[in-house]
Amino acid sequence: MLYQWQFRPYRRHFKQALQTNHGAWAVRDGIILRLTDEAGNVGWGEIAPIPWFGSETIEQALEFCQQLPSELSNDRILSIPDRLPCCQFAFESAWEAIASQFSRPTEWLKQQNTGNQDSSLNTPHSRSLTYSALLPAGEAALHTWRPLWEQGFRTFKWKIGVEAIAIELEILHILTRNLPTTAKLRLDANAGLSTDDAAAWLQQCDTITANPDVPVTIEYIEQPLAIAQFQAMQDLSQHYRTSIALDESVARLDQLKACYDNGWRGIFVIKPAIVGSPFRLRQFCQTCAIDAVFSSALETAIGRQAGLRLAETLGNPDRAMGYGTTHWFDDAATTDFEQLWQTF
Ligand SMILES: O=C(O)CCC(=O)c1ccccc1C(=O)O
Ligand SMILES: [Mg+2]
Repeated sequence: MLYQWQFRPYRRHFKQALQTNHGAWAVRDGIILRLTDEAGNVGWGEIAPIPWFGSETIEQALEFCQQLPSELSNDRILSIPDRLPCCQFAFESAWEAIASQFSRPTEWLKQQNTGNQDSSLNTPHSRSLTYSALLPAGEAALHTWRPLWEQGFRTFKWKIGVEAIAIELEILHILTRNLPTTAKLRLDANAGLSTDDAAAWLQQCDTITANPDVPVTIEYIEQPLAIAQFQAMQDLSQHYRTSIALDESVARLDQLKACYDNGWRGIFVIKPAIVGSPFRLRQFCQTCAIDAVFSSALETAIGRQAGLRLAETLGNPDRAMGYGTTHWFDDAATTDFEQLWQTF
């Protein structure tokens, strides 16, 4: 089988910049792929790099696209080098979308029908799955969660390590007392804490969890320390009751495997758009039963749909998916990809 393909680079501004420990991120640059087989079936893919997360850059991805022939074989699509994980994800997703035009609900999707979410937030395939809403960093979180709660979100993620720890701990105090009792809260440090500050955060979270007057659940702290501090994160995970999730540490599939081989049995955050080959990700997750939370790379609806397909089958169904990000930009949940393509 041979495929014709086209690509279009795009640039979109977020409604507001995403503040993380790395600073402000305001513009998403990516590339949309349109793959067509000999019968005229179309598959879509998206290259959505985040270089500060360990992926290739947009320039490297563009260079790769420009040197590819306009006709691609299966082999060509399945042999994209590991140094281009976002390209692997995009080409394989588009290829797979054609191969599985008539998609299949997964086992546990059939069993579950207990989502507590407004169904308009969900894709048809994931009616029962829940989403975690991404809150802005700092004080803005205090007035942002409520409209999201009203839309049906029950899990929230708040970026930490952006302002001074004393200020953020004070905001945490207010946030955990304001949130409804059935809410869950995730804290994401984006690898930006010192070991002392990470310990202080975990201690504070343990204290909140132990306080019966604050029934909010703190689900985990995401990537408290730098990637190089793997052992320190292992040690912290033994010393505190609050769970730790690895994110930056497991950005690419080789990193994910290495952390698993080195004994990590906590939570793994997987960003499909960054991780690389969906085929090999599936193989890994089906062999090693990991506690996986799938998460958005703030891609368009095209990468989002491909990511959600993996999340539905490979993610831990007891945890909300990190795809409650559609309020960060326009058009984030459209299903008319032809029309979206025309805008690029
Ligand atoms: O995981 C989520 O809930 C939302 C996505 C998210 O937080 C994110 C989005 C883009 C880049 C990095 C991150 C992150 O998890 O650190
Ligand atoms: Mg994260």
